[in-house]
Amino acid sequence: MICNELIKDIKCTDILGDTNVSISGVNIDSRKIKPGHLFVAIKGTQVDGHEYIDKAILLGAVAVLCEKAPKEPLSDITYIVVTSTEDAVGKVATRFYGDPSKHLKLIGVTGTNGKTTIATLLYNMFRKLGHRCGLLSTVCNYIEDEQIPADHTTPDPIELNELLAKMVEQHCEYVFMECSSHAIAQKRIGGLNFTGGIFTNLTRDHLDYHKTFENYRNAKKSFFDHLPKSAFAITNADDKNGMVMVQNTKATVKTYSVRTAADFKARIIECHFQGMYLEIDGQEVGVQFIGKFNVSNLLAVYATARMLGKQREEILIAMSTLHSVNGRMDTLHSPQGFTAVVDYAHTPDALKNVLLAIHEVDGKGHVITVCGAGGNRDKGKRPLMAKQAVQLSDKVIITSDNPRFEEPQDIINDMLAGLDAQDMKKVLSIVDRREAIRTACMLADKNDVVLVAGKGHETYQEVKGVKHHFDDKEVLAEIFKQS
Ligand SMILES: CC(=O)N[C@H]1[C@@H](OP(=O)(O)OP(=O)(O)OC[C@H]2O[C@@H](n3ccc(=O)[nH]c3=O)[C@H](O)[C@@H]2O)O[C@H](CO)[C@@H](O)[C@@H]1O[C@H](C)C(=O)N[C@@H](C)C(=O)N[C@H](CCC(=O)O)C(=O)O
Ligand SMILES: Nc1ncnc2c1ncn2[C@@H]1O[C@H](COP(=O)(O)OP(=O)(O)OP(=O)(O)O)[C@@H](O)[C@H]1O
Ligand SMILES: N[C@H](CCC[C@H](N)C(=O)O)C(=O)O
Ligand SMILES: [Mg+2]
Repeated sequence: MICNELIKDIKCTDILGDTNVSISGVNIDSRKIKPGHLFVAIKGTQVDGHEYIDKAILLGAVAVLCEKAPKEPLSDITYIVVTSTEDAVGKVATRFYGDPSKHLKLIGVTGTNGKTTIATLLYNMFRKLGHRCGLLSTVCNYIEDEQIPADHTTPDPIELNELLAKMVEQHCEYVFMECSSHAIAQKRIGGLNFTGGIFTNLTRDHLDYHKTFENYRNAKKSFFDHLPKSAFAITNADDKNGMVMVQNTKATVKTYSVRTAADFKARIIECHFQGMYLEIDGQEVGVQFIGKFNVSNLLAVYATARMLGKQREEILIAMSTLHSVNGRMDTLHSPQGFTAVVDYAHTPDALKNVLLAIHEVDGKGHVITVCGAGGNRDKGKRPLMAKQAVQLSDKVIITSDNPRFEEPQDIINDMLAGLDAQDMKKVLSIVDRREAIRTACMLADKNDVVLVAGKGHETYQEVKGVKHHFDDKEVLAEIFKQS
């Protein structure tokens, strides 16, 4: 593509060099530059991309999108100067990849918890309804059946548009994607054309990055602020911030609720370990999920399908065949007769919801929770997670999650700081996650529930920059085999 074409939608403050140059690729990372590429220099949280302009040119970049032109520009390089490269990169990326989101019905899901669940269930449902679909999620990206491993909940703008372009090529009609608060704040989704947006809920997380809850909320809200008039915005009326999210949106607002008046409503009729009977929009349906929070998730799925033109009956029939998402309330039954639940709860609110869901099940014995907290992430959530686990469990084993670059014992200590002497009577701490899970299983009797929280689908444990193979479900299966 000719550079001129590529920068059509962005406001340049200065241009040096020939804009008729042909661009063969766009990249924000100098290490990925190939001859003929445009390098976009972005100021990040660790380094300033402008420091890598020379490196990018050395690797063959022919053009640079930047916020300040170098003092000694090279004559054979085109420099495009803008006020914010972060703002511009999405527009350039969508243009380079042929504006793929315009050829798709793209639905974004945002909120603290439930994004992966809702996006995945929508993808599964719309495939069951006979459509070709794509999914961009924390667990994995999909183009129909093809799996593309995901490093992030929301990919960077280049990878994102490249994936969407592949989805268009594969004739996908619908794409369901998670929009993380980091991605919204960093404008990874800039320039995309959304058909609809969904808000799940907002509780504390990621304050290491956003600093204040208000910034975190505003990041989520800006997703709705930027939706076009033609789009729909589906929000959770049960969440304190549900209406705040959509107060400045141009999109058509619809609400869902399990508690109050709303456009889409649901209630639980019955709940078993195998699933629940629900009334959704006045119609009864059996689903293979448990937990009140999953009623909200399913209702968001229902509301979205309705807004996309599907009929009540076809949605509910498809919904009754859906099952839990990898690592979300994933149950395994031990030979000794206790149940292990592997769940991705890694915030205080998620832990609370998962434990409440376990308590809703009839006939269960004691609840033993194994949990930790991730290193180099929001430290403030650690004591709250420990407290939540203790309040709703009979025994808690505090252990390691992904320590990343922190000392595992320091993270555990941060968690223990949230507990008083009475709480401590219920608590053991074991740094080695495998040993922690094994101990929980040894303590469990028939009908007890062992909740292994925090890592869900993850198949690794990240220690000092190295990802070691670790899979909670695999570890449980090994323990079950040995006993
Ligand atoms: C804190 C955060 O979000 N960081 C993301 C951010 O990186 P950054 O701003 O720190 O970038 P940086 O390292 O300072 O580099 C600045 C620029 O220089 C470039 N660079 C850097 C080095 C070099 O040699 N050459 C070069 O060109 C970089 O490509 C970048 O464009 O932008 C990068 C490109 O998009 C992301 O890969 C990176 O994700 C890091 C690895 C990360 O861990 N992110 C997590 C926290 C995250 O994004 N999580 C969310 C939500 C999680 C959830 O689901 O709750 C997600 O969407 O996954
Ligand atoms: N609607 C909900 N409300 C509260 N908690 C939920 C809800 N849905 C799921 N959870 C809990 O949060 C955990 C994460 O769920 P899910 O992966 O769907 O969320 P997510 O928003 O994609 O998270 P992430 O930001 O890490 O990608 C689940 O394992 C469950 O414990
Ligand atoms: N997407 C979230 C996932 C956290 C999962 C938990 N296992 C951890 O490592 O903290 C994050 O990057 O903060
Ligand atoms: Mg997710």
